[in-house]
Amino acid sequence: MDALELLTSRRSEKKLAEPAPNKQQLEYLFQSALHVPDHGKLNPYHFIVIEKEGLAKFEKLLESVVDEFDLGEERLRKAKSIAYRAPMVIAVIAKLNEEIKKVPTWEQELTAGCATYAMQLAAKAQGFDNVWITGPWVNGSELRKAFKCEQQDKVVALLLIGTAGEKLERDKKILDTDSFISYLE
Ligand SMILES: Cc1cc2nc3c(=O)[nH]c(=O)nc-3n(C[C@H](O)[C@H](O)[C@H](O)COP(=O)(O)O)c2cc1C
Repeated sequence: MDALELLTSRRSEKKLAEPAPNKQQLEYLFQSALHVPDHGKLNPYHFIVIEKEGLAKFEKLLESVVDEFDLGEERLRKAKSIAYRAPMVIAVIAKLNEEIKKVPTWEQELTAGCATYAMQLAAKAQGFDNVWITGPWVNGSELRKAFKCEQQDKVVALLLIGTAGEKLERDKKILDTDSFISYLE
């Protein structure tokens, strides 16, 4: 797929099945993530791959969030469905350093966000579908502990990756870009 076609046609898919990227294909995701703009060359991110038996652990961690924040039955069902909605999940942690004044933490977070998007595109370029989610899950204490988050770190993405059986036929999202753009005169 041509780069411009990839950039202007990307959409999320939420129901994902096997196959997920193999080791070599996954390496392209990480290489893409490591090539995003990064003020101060801090590499302010960490990626945790969850697949196979890891998904059962992931389910337990999501359930613990429902418990911790008293989110109720519907969220409990959602926790189960998210854990098995895709064969692979990559959790993206923004590893934030508050001491570096030249690169405030919002810039470090943006780099982690760019890394997530780069992985979305690299997955798509290799024929894999995905969706970036967050929700209440990313604030769970047990989940953060399992992801080895320091106090200042943020879980910025749970990237669900696999292959969508039926892809929805959708129009391009924005046909008219004018309302988002102006020129400084
Ligand atoms: C930081 C961030 C967090 C998101 N969290 C969620 C989420 O928790 N649940 C969800 O359904 N979509 C979430 N989304 C949006 C989806 O990833 C997706 O972009 C959206 O459903 C629109 O679909 P599209 O990517 O095909 O345009 C999030 C996006 C971003 C950038």
